[in-house]
Amino acid sequence: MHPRPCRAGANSPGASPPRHGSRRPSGTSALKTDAAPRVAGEAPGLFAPLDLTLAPGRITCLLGASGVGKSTLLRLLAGLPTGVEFRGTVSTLPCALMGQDAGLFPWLTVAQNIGLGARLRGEAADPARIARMIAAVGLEGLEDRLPAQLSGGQRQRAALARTLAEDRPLVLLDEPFSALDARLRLQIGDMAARLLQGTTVLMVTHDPAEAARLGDRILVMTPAGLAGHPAPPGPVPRRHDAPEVLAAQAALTERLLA
Ligand SMILES: Nc1ncnc2c1ncn2[C@@H]1O[C@H](COP(=O)(O)OP(=O)(O)OP(=O)(O)O)[C@@H](O)[C@H]1O
Repeated sequence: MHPRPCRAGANSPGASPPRHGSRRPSGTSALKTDAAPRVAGEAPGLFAPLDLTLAPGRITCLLGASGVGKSTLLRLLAGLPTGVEFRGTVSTLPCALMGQDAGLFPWLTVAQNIGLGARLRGEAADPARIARMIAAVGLEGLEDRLPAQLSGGQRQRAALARTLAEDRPLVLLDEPFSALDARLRLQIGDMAARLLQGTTVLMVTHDPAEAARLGDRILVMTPAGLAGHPAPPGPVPRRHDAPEVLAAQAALTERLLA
């Protein structure tokens, strides 16, 4: 099955009701948001046969060497062209994708970019919701700026706000915090994990500490395929200095260095 393509941060039709901040009780959605998105197949010359089934309502963190195919997996789930040959099947859900480039429209302000999904669906943008997302990513006062008038980290936060504002049952994040300083990385990462509670999330990161804090499930990708790595116990976001989190971070770092 070929999935319906996502737009970057502003996605396919079929809006689901707002549900940030609470776990959706199972069986309440006509969109079958408890379904598990899945990619099964191989990309000859890139990755061997793999079978990725995302845990519904949970954050899966995906790590692996540069060029191994992490973004390709995200794009497959988003139904977007990958530029590589893929032999297999993909089943997915309406999703919001935040790519590595923030993907903001340069002629739209921050607020207009965040409300873009609603506009593209022919709905009126909800100013209160946009304001909440702007506050959540700490961009108050910058609503009317164009992307070119923002720093790289501010652009990334605006793109994250746009992705979160979409409220899709599947959220695909490609290194969403890579341009942020250490303090913002912690704050915005924790905020995102809270806002995404109950949403099925696949997040690519190069940061073992981030995976240990934010991953309900952790996967490592190599040319041989995907392998699980034990996530620390407890709900996300976890404290960055919790002993189990530090231990998982160290073990994951060792594994990536091996
Ligand atoms: N549009 C494209 N056309 C052809 N090849 C591509 C295209 N996009 C990616 N590739 C190739 O596919 C491979 C996997 O790329 P991908 O972006 O999925 O890796 P990644 O694991 O996300 O890397 P990184 O961590 O550096 O972002 C790379 O070798 C890359 O050169």
